[in-house]
Amino acid sequence: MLKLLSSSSARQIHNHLASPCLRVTTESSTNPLLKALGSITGLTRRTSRNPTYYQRALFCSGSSNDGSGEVVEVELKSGESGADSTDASNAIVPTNPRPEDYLTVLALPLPHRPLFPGFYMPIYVKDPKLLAALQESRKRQAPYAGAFLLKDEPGTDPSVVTGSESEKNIYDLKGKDLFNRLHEVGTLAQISSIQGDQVILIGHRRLRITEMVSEDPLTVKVDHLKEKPYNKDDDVIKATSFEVISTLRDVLKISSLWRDHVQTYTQHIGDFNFPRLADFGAAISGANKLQCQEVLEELDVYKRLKLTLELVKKEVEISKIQESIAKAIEEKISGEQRRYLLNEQLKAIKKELGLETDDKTALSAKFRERIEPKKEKIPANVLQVIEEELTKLQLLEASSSEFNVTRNYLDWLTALPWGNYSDENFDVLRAQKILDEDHYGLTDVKERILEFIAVGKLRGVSQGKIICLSGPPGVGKTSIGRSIARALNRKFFRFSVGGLSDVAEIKGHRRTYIGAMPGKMVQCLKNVGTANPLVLIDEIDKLGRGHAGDPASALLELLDPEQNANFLDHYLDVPIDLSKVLFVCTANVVDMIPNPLLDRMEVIAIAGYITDEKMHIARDYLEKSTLEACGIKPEQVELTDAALLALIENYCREAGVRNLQKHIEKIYRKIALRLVRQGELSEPDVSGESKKAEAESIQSSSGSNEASRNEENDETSVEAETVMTDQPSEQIQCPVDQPANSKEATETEKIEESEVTKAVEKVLVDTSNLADFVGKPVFHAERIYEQTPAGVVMGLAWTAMGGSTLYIETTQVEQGEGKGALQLTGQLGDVMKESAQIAHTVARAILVEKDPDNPFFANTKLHLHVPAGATPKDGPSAGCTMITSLLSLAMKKPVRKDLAMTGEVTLTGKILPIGGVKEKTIAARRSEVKTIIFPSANRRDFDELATNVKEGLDVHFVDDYSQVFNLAFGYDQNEEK
Ligand SMILES: Nc1ncnc2c1ncn2[C@@H]1O[C@H](COP(=O)(O)OP(=O)(O)OP(=O)(O)O)[C@@H](O)[C@H]1O
Repeated sequence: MLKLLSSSSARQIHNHLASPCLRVTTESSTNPLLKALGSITGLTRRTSRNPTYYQRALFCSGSSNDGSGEVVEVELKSGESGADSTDASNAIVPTNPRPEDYLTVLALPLPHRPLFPGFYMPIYVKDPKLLAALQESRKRQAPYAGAFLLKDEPGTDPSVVTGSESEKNIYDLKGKDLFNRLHEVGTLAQISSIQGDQVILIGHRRLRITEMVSEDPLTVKVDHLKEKPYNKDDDVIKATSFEVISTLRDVLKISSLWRDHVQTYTQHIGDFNFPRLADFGAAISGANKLQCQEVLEELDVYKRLKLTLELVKKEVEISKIQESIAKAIEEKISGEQRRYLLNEQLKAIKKELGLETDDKTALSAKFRERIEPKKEKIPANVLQVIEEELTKLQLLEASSSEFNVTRNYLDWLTALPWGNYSDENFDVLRAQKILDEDHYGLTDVKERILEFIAVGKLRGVSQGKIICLSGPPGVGKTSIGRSIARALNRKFFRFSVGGLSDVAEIKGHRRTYIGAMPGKMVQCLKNVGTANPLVLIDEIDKLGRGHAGDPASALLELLDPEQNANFLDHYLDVPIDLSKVLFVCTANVVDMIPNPLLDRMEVIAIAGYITDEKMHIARDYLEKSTLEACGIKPEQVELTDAALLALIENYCREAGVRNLQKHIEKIYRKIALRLVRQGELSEPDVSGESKKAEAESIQSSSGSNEASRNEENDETSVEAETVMTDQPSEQIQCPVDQPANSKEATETEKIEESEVTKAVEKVLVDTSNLADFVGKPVFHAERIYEQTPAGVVMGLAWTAMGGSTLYIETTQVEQGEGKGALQLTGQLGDVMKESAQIAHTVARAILVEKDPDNPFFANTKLHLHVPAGATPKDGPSAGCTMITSLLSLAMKKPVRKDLAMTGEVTLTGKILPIGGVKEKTIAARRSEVKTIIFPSANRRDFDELATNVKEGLDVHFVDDYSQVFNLAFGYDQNEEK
C-alpha cells in the first residue's frame, strides 16, 4: 500500500534503505493513484535517471526490512489520472537501480539449457504478450527478467532429442502450467537486445522463485540467491579449481569449438573467483540441461566445483574422440584428394604430350573416325544428324544422363553399315553347288534361288525379295535359309517372331525411354556389318497378337519392298534403306500368316520327305555331320541300309527329318561311348616289346578267344552288339559293356580281353541290334486294318506336321422302320460334321439309284467315327471317303484292298479339289497304299510331283462320285482274295 510521504518519513525510509540511488521529495502528493495505493512501507526503485522526468516507480508494500511485500508498479504520467509532473515530483524515485533490487520479474522459460551468470544466451520469445512486456520493460529502463530452465514433461528422457515438437509445446504453455514446469532456481537475466522475436539475455545472478504473481505474462516473485560462504584458502577448493582450470585448458587446446564458445557466450566474467570458475566450466561444457541445472542450483562452492570438474573431464574425453574421428576422416579425404589430384595431373601431362585428349574429345574423335571411311555413302540427312549430335555431345556435361543418351545414339548411328554391301555372287553354277552341298532334294526352293541369282546377274543388281518357306517342322526351312545366304554370299541373320507381341522389338523404342534400344532390324544391320544381308524371319505364322501396336503391321513395313527403302526405326529416327535385304520367312501353316503379309510373299511349300528321300538325307548329310560332331571316324562304324530303313520306317515316320537326325545322333553318341570304353580297356600298362609280343600271341590264338567270347556272350550279355575284327568277313559278337566287378576275371583273361577290344575297329549297327541304340520302336503304324472291313475306308488328310492317312468307320447302331439317323464322333470340326451330313444324303441317293429296294439308310441308325479321337479334325476333304464308307456298310461290301481316297463332295456328287497333294501322296505311300483316288482338279499338282514320289502308285482322278463308286466297289471279290 502507498501512503503519501512526508519529508521526514521519506527521509526515514531513505536512510533505512541506505541506498544511494534513492531520492526523496519532501512535498506531499495529491495524486489519487498514489493515494489509492495506501501506506507505503518500502520504496524499491525509481525508473528514470532524471528525477524531473520520472514516470514510474516501483513500490513494495509490507515490511521494508525483509522486502517481502507486494511489489506495485505505479505509472505517474503527467496529466494522466490527475497526476502531473508536480505531483509526480512528490513521489520517491530511486536512482541507478541494481539487479538485486528486482523482487518481481517476468519469467522466461528456457527450453534447452539454463543461463549461467556472466553468459550470453539468445532465446526466441513466441508469446506476443511476453514479448510486448519485455519490450515495455526495456523501454522503462528496467531490462531485467528471470530466466528459468523448463522441466521436461514427466516421463521423457532428457538425453533423447525429440525434435522441435517439445519446443512447440512450450510456447503453448501459459500461466500456472508454465509456472509448474519451471525449475525453481534460475538466473536474473538482463535483456540486452530484442530483435523481432529474438531476445539476447545476459545472465547476472541466481534467483529462486517463491510464488507466482500474475499469469499472463507469467510474473513471479523471486529471492536472490548467494553462494554459501566458503574459505578462499581452503586447499581442497583450491586444488579442485586448479584441476578444473587445467582440464579446461586441455579442452580449449584440443577443441576450437570451445574456444569459440568462450568468446561468444561469455560476458564480463568480472573477478574470476571460484564460483564463477565453476559456472564457466559448466556453461561451456556440452553437458545435458539437467547436469547444468544441477550446477546452477548448487550453492556450495566446493560441490559446484566438483560437479563442474566432472563435466569438463567428460568434455576432454569427448574432445579426444572428436579429434580422432576428425583425424581419420581427414586422412581418408586427403588420400582421395591426393589420388584425384594426381589423376588430374596425369591427364594434363598426357594431354600436353598429345597422348590423350579429354573424354568428350576422344569420344567425338572415335565417332568421326568410324564414319570417315563411309562418309561418302552415308545419306546427307544422316550425316547432318550425326554432326548435330556430335556438337551436342561437346556441350553436355559428361556425367549427365543426356550425355549417355547422346553417346549411345551416336554409337548406333555411326556403327550402321551405311551403303556397305557384300559382293554378291551371281554365279549360278557355284550357287547350285553350294545349295546341293547343304541339302538333298528341295528342288523347288533351289530353282527359285537360282532364278533369283540369274535375274540379279542380268540386271546387275539384286533386289530385295520376300520368300516364305512353308512346311512341317524339320524339313529344313531354317537350314535352307542359311544355305541360301551362303550361296548368295550374303551375311545371315535369323530372328524368330514366334510369340512376338511388342512392336518395339521390330521398330525400336523411342530414345526418351530409359534403356531404349533400336529394333531387331537395326540390331541386325549393326551385327552383320552389311546393308544387304539375308534375314530369316522364323515362325512368322506364330506372330503374337500385340499389346502395344500390331506386330504384323510393323513387319509389313519392314518387309514390303515398296516401304522398306525408307524404314523408320523409332530409336534411330532416320530412314534406313532395307530394299537390298533379302527376307526369307518360315512358317508351318501358311493360313496363319496375316493376309497383307502373305500377299507380299512368294510362298514355297516344302511338303516333307518320303522314305527314299529320308534315306538319302540320312546317308549323305545327317550321318556325315553327326560323325563329325561325335568325333567318330567313318571307318569305325557301319550303319546298314536295312537298319537305317528300319529307323526311318519304325521310329521316324514324320514329314521332317529332325527326329531322324536326333535318332542318328543318339546312335552315334552311344557308339562313341562304347568306343571310348573299349579304348580305355585296351590301354594295358605294358610297353614296347612286351606289348608287341603279346599282340602276336593274341593274334595267333584269336580264333579260340573269339569262340569263347561268343559262348560267354550268348549266356551273359543282354546288351550285345556286333563288332568286326581286322578281317571284315570274320564277324564276332562281343560284349561291349563289361560287368564292372567281375570277380571271376583272372589276370590273363583281362589281358586277353583288352587285346580283343583293341582289335575292334568297326561297330556295326544292324536291324538286329538297332533297338539296343534307340530302344523299342515307338511309332504305331497308321495302318490299323490289313484289309478294311465293310463300312471302313481309308482317307487321306493334311496336317501341319505333314500328311497322314485316316480311317472313316461306319457301323449300324439299330434298325427299324424310319429309324434312319447319323451319329458322329472323333472330335470333328463343324466343316467335317457338315461334310458327314452331306455324305449321308449323297450315299442315300446313290443307294436308291443303285439298289432301289434297299431301305438301309431309311431304317438304320448309323454311327460314323474317325479314329484317333484325341486329335481334333476338320475339313471337307473326307467327303468322298465318308460316302464310300456309308455305302460299303449299306451294301455290306468292303472296298478294294489298299485303296485310299480324298476329295470334297457336293450334294449332287461332284468331287471338288483338295490341298496337300504331295503330303497326302507321301502319307499314302507310307501306309503302303496302292491305289489313290484324287479329284480331277488336282491332277496338275500330282503331275508336278517327283517321279520317286509317284512311282508304283495307281492314281485315279475323278469328277463325280459315280467314278469313285466304280473304283471302290467295281472289283471282283474273289480276285482280291
Ligand atoms: N533336304 C535336306 N537335306 C539335308 N539336311 C536336311 C534337309 N532337310 C532338313 N535337313 C536337316 O534337318 C534339320 C532340321 O532342319 P530345320 O531346323 O531347318 O527345320 P525347320 O523346317 O526349320 O523346322 P522348324 O519348322 O521346326 O523350324 C537340320 O539339321 C537340317 O540340316
